[in-house]
Amino acid sequence: MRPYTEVAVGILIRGDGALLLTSRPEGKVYAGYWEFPGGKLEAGESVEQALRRELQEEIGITIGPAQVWKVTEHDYPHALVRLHWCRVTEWSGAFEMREAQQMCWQHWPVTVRPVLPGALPVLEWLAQERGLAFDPEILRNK
Ligand SMILES: Nc1nc2c([nH]c(=O)n2[C@@H]2O[C@H](COP(=O)(O)OP(=O)(O)OP(=O)(O)O)[C@@H](O)[C@H]2O)c(=O)[nH]1
Repeated sequence: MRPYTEVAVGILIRGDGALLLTSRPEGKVYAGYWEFPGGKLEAGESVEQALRRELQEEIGITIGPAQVWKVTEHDYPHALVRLHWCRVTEWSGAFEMREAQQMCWQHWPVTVRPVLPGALPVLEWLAQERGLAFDPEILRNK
């Protein structure tokens, strides 16, 4: 069996309900695709620790408490990933894109695209919570 790559992902939700999406940097697989910020767990790290480290390293903020909300899996050609989704509503520090990514606060409907396929189920749940109609398919392509 292919081993799972464990990934911690942050759903940062601003007071006005906007969600933070970031673009994948050049040189990574799926470069230019929009995603929620996060990254792979290192040995011995909890999901919360990995998320705190990744968000510090990649976007320059320090997050408050983060608990896992959902866990999803996605089978990419490059990896079989298990995504641990954490909702984050408290953070400090100024956003600074340290990997030359772009960031974008998104209200509904989400307008950036393409979005990483592994992030689509979570967007669907978030839309459902708000009672919004949402077709993830339109976010798959440019
Ligand atoms: N950060 C993030 N990763 C996601 C999302 N959805 C999704 O399928 N993934 C997958 O999870 C994996 C995350 O790995 P990554 O390459 O971003 O992590 P990293 O920054 O630790 O990578 P590195 O080893 O290049 O430093 C990728 O395979 C990516 O395709 C998402 O919304 N956010």
